[in-house]
Amino acid sequence: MATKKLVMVGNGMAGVRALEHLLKLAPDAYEITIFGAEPYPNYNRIMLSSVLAGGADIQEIVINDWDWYKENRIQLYAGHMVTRIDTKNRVVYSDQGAEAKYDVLIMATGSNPFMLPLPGADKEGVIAFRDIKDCEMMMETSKKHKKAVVIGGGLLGLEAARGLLHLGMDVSVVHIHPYLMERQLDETASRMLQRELEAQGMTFLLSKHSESIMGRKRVKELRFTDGTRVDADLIVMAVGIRPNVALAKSAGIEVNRGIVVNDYMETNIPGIYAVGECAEHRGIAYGLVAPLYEQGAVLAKRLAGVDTAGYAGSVTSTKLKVSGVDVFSAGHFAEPEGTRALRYQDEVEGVYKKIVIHDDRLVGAVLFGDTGDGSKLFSLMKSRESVKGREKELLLGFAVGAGASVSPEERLASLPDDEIICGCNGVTKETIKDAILNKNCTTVSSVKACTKASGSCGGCKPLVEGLVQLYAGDVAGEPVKEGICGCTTLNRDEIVAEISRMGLKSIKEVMNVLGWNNPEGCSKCRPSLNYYLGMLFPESYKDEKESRFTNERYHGNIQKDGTYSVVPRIYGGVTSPSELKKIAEVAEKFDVPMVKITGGQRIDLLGVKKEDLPKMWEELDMPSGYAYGKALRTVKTCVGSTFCRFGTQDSIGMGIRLEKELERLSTPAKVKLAVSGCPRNCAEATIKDFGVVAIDGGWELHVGGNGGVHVRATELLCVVKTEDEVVEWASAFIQYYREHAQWNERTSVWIERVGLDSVKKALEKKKDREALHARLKLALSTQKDPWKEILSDKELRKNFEPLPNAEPVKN
Ligand SMILES: Cc1cc2nc3c(=O)[nH]c(=O)nc-3n(C[C@H](O)[C@H](O)[C@H](O)COP(=O)(O)OP(=O)(O)OC[C@H]3O[C@@H](n4cnc5c(N)ncnc54)[C@H](O)[C@@H]3O)c2cc1C
Ligand SMILES: NC(=O)c1ccc[n+]([C@@H]2O[C@H](COP(=O)([O-])OP(=O)(O)OC[C@H]3O[C@@H](n4cnc5c(N)ncnc54)[C@H](O)[C@@H]3O)[C@@H](O)[C@H]2O)c1
Ligand code: SF4
Ligand code: FES
Repeated sequence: MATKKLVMVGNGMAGVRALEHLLKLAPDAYEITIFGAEPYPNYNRIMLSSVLAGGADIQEIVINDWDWYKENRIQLYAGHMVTRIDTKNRVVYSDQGAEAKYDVLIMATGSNPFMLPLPGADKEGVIAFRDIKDCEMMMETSKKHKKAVVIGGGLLGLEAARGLLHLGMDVSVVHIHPYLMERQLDETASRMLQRELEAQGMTFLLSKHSESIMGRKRVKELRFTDGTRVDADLIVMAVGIRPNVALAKSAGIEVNRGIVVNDYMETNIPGIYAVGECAEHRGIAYGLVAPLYEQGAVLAKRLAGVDTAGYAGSVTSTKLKVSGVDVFSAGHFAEPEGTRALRYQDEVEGVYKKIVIHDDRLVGAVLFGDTGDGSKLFSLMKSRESVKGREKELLLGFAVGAGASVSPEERLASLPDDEIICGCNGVTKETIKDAILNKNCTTVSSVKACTKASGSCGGCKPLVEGLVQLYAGDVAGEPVKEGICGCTTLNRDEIVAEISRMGLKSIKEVMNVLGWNNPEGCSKCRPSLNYYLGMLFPESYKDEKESRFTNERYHGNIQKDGTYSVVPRIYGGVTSPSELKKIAEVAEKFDVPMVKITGGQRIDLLGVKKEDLPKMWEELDMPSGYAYGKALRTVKTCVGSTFCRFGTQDSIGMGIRLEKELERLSTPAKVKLAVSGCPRNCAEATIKDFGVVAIDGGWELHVGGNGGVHVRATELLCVVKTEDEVVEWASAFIQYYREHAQWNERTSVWIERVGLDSVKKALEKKKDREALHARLKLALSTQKDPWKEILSDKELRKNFEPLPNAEPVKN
């Protein structure tokens, strides 16, 4: 029998997924031709949100590349829009003049974004968010324009808004309802979401009815029916979608809202099927991939002649793909009549949960802030099993109460095998476990390749990662890769690379997006992330004080009795009688139990009560010496040529200059400098992080020394002639260390790890040194003296007030 001809109109996610199934079930049954109006191979539309938000490149979202079509002997007409179907003679025609005969025709034309028919909607700068072209347009626009307005506060609108924020635009979201995502959330969850998104920088215009779009050629403003307006250089409409049925309708196929299909995806015309967003099944046209993939599986079986019970419709669940925010919604979340709802709300932790029950069965859920139990609840909802007596457990789940001690591994291990892990692709825990244990898939990408789990929206990636961690160690006998701490498997370089690639802007966002298995982080990763974010984004990152150690929060070294020390900065260790008098007076006034000269040539006032700190700083009126911080500490100097008969250069002047250039700089670990005026090296420069030793006609620059527990002598970096060169090399070296070392790694350990040669190579070209120096200056330009900052801020000052009956803090 001759092979049948199968033509598919539409090269999108649902149609191609159906063909993938078909090719597995009956590889040689059809000669396949696909027409796709977009000029690309099949790609993951869902991931356009990630592309916009900087999480992926367009090339990365291709699902099946050009070769896949060749390998499967599929004739693809990309960039061809089918404009006519002759159902009598069974031929389709494209706008480019191509035609194809069919025995079987699949309509997989998806949806069109709904464009509000406002006056001015045809102006330049008014677009939808549906395809690669829209995505590229937004990225281009953000380079030249600043103000973006998104109409529609649903899933798509908020994901578009997040992407536009990432692109540096000011973003206002216009929503017709009084609260966001009303199709997925109740008002409480929606308000919590709004607060979180406002904190990320979005502005919301709620209960607004758009009236007209103004501007000459290009959009300039959006006006509302209440007489108000908002400036706009770009308007993105995200107000819903409409199944794309025009072609089917013109061919005489029955359409309602979508193309009407039965349980086998058959239309009213024999031989013609529909699948995906364009199809309407039992009155519903779906707009999420999970149900569309279920439809595709049924269609493939039908076409392959494999028995199937047919498609019976789907319960859907959604997750918003906005980093830093966890939102899950499923089923009848809005408490329809006859249902009862149970709620749990923790405003401090930003967690809200609601489950909706009907006839002892779970029929809906909304989760905000902690969506860890989403897939479990969704499975229960689909299974329709009785949840009588388990309501409290479902609501409180693992997040609080008895479950609080359950680790993420235990939580994953306890999931039943038939639990759906990847909602988009309907992949169960059992399938993933099988891939890991029996098919040698020991990474997330190999699990994705094998099972498709995590290949669509990516929302299940942390779960897949968790399962890989849980089972891969056993199968391979290999140690599971170690991360910077127990909360992640990522190392320092991977984290820094991902933060810069994805433009992640807060500790919470990093943990969320990079799948931290402990959502709170720990005392190791939180300060590390705080440092990396500050180093990468010196201008925009707001230091998270709570993620610093006590010493850095109170700008003093905490002592063993809970008191603090105060060390003012004394540049190069050079002071004056009046400064000494002032220090002495303050020490007397505040009864400072001990005044000590430190090894770094500073004066340490020890034993100060926390509540006295601000007053002492005020009276001292000197900059903080940062003796407590991961920062530039001291620059020790010898007297040098000014007084010493051996001195060849002005070591004091050089030291003071370096200290003034570098003070307040935050670094991975403490950094100490010293300058000696001759090779006798009285300032002990060769056990410092950066040591400068004067020689005849120049300076030797030494790096990577340490005088602490692991004593290490410096290695010679280079010899330079002028003071300017000393500053340039010191700045470049320290910035390079800032950009490449692990948090809490001293230069001595770092140099041993990376090797002096690699550092020399990175610094050998003047232009590279200048670029590093410029980045260091930028970082410094954002720093203020912390003591002064606290003195001028009443709220910050309050942190130093004694607690009633407070015990001294113990370290
Ligand atoms: C930015 C964004 C994010 C999303 N995020 C999620 C998410 O997180 N989770 C989720 O479940 N869903 C999400 N969705 C929805 C999901 O992408 C769609 O449900 C899914 O892509 C629909 O697949 P489809 O094949 O039915 O339609 P489409 O993917 O739209 O494919 C239809 C294709 O047919 C082509 N076509 C139409 N008419 C013709 C013609 N006459 N001739 C030739 N070709 C034609 C179109 O150009 C299109 O390429 C998102 C959508 C967008 C836009
Ligand atoms: N994470 C996800 O699952 C995800 C992400 C993006 C898109 N999608 C899917 O893509 C499709 C399109 O998404 P969508 O958000 O555009 O559709 P939607 O229908 O879910 O939401 C549209 C929103 O726009 C609002 N709206 C309607 N008219 C308006 C007006 N005149 N002014 C202001 N607001 C108005 C509605 O109240 C609604 O909340 C949907 O099927 C959606 O499920 C899913
Ligand atoms: S290093 Fe010692 S010997 Fe040389 S100038 Fe300084 S104090 Fe004098
Ligand atoms: S849940 Fe979307 S890819 Fe798995």
